[in-house]
Formats: sequence, structure tokens, C-alpha cells
Amino acid sequence: MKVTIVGAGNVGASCADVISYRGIASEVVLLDIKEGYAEGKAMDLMQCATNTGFNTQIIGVTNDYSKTANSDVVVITSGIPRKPGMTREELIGINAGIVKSVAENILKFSPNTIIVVVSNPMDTMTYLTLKATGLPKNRIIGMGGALDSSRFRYYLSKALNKPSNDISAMVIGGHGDTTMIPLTRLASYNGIPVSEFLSQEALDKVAADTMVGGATLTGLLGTSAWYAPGASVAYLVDSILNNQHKMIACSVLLEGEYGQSDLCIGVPCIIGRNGVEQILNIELNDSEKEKFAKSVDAIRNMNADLASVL
Ligand SMILES: NC(=O)C1=CN([C@@H]2O[C@H](COP(=O)(O)OP(=O)(O)OC[C@H]3O[C@@H](n4cnc5c(N)ncnc54)[C@H](O)[C@@H]3O)[C@@H](O)[C@H]2O)C=CC1
Ligand SMILES: O=C([O-])CC(=O)C(=O)O
Repeated sequence: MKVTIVGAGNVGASCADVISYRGIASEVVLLDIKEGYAEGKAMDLMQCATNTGFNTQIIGVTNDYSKTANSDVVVITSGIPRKPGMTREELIGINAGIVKSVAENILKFSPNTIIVVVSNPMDTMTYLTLKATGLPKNRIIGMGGALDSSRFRYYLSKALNKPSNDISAMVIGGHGDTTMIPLTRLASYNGIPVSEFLSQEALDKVAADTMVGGATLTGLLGTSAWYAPGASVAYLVDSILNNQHKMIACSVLLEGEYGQSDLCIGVPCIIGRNGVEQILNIELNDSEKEKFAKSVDAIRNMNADLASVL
């Protein structure tokens, strides 16, 4: 199985690292516009092979899309990340043009591929990719919910003082500081509602910390995070390539689900070899519905800014 990752920067390289280390794909192509950069990242990663024991072949190329031909999955991480104090939405001006041209180039050589969109503002970049390529909706998947849900589980694990892997929790809605919806009502510690163990105040703090999880890391690191984003993309790619049918919150085109159409937003999906195999239209309570509607409005406003590139 072949995976191309466009953008060999922090997230792209970290994703290649996890994919190869875990043997998720036999071939990874890293492509970047910066001369020699992807080649260097690929060489560095390949020099891990003997000490970590993987067999994936990683190659790096500078803007040579012919080397990406017949990729099963393409991950788009190209574009700029935010700096402390910025929102993801502020990246649209530069990233929209990059994502659109990358998606068009990819399709020339991998017409049957599934595209995973990572570049921010991710929900709008996913919508742009869908509109620019005209691909069926099951083949365009925005990655944000996998990461936000892992952060939600991290903050719950800290509040509970229990391992993250014993916690089940999901974040839906937009991948933005104010648009995420951590589904606290449905979160559980080994099947027991977390509200059995944590006060409403503590749960509210966990939700608030989760929503600004990316901004917190950006403030600490000076650029946005990459280890958990890279691992989250690899988790999603694994479910696609190995047909795992995992339930993962992904940004996908809605056509009536949750009462919405013509936008991409994070909702629970079943992810397998055909990409989005199913969208789960779960029943939200009134407060969750209200948050979802606000998130939809914010994403629609952002999508309106695509008029100049579409
Ligand atoms: N959806 C999510 O959950 C997450 C999204 N992100 C987003 O992912 C993107 C990448 O973040 P980082 O890897 O930290 O940035 P980075 O700056 O480390 O890497 C981006 C790479 O894209 C390359 N690039 C730029 N234009 C290109 C083009 N036209 N063709 C090919 N390569 C091109 C750059 O040369 C650079 O190497 C950002 O937009 C960031 O906001 C980051 C983390 C999580
Ligand atoms: O925070 C950012 O800008 C990058 C990102 O999407 C994340 O780490 O969630």
C-alpha cells in the first residue's frame, strides 16, 4: 500500500514516522516544495529502519508528483501553521491556494486515491478539496476529530488520574478553538459515565482545555503541534488501508445529516477501505444541538471566503 504525504514539515514527517514504525503502509512518498527538504526527511527516517525494525520504503521528492502515482491515500499537510496568538482561521489566505493546487496535482497521478486533509483551517480546506476535485464525498476526509478526541481523553485522564486508554470520548463540530464540541455527556471511564467521578466544574474545565488544546501547544512551542497530529493522521490512514471500520470523528460533507448540507464538519464516521463508509447521525441534546448550529455557522462563514479560489 502506498501513501503520499504532501508537506514534509512537522506534521507530515511525524505522520511518516508513525506510519513506517507501525508498518501501516509499504511505501511512503514525502513531497515538499522546498528543495531537498523531503529528500532529507526521508533519508533521516529511513536511517531509523534498522534500529526500530521497520520495512516501509520512504522516499522524498521536491515537487515531483509523478513519484506519487497510484497512491492509495494522500495526506495534505502542506501550508503554513499558526503562530502563538493566531487562530487557525487566519491561515486561509495562504493555505487555500496551496491546498487547491496540491489536490489538483495529486489527482493527475492518483485518480482513485482517498485524500486526507490536514492543513488549516481544516474544515474549510476539506470543503475546498471536495469542490476543487469533484471527488465523491467518501474519498475526502478532514482530520481533526481524531486529534481533538485524543486531547479530550488526555485531559479527562489527567482529571481522573486514570490512563487515557481506559477513557472513551469524542469531539465533534469544527476543528477550531471555539467550534469544537467535546461530547462530555457521552464520555466514559471503561463504560462508566465520567460524570460519576468528576464535578460539573471539573468537566467544564476539561472541555474548555480540550477546545484550546492546539492553541495551548502553539503558545508553548512557538508553532503548532506535530506529534499527536502526526499520530492521529496515521491512526486514520491505518483504518482506511487496513479496512478497520474504526469509528473516528472526521470532517466530511453532510447531505442532510444533523439537519445540514453543503459543508464539511466533524461528525462520527466509520472509516474503512472506501474512506468514509458511514456517517453516524447520532441524537444530540438541546445544548449540543445549539453548539453544533453555532459551529456550522462559523464554518459556513469561513467557506464563504473561498469564493476567490473556487
Ligand atoms: N487538522 C489538524 O488537526 C492539524 C492541522 N495542522 C495544520 O497542518 C499544516 C502543516 O503544519 P506543520 O507541519 O506544522 O507545518 P510546517 O511548516 O512544519 O510544514 C508545512 C510544509 O508544507 C510545505 N509546503 C508549503 N507549500 C507547499 C506546496 N505548495 N507543496 C508542497 N509542500 C508545500 C512547506 O515547505 C513545509 O515543509 C498547517 O496548516 C497546520 O495548521 C497542524 C496540526 C494539526
Ligand atoms: O493548533 C493548530 O493550529 C494546529 C492544529 O490544528 C492542532 O494542533 O489542533
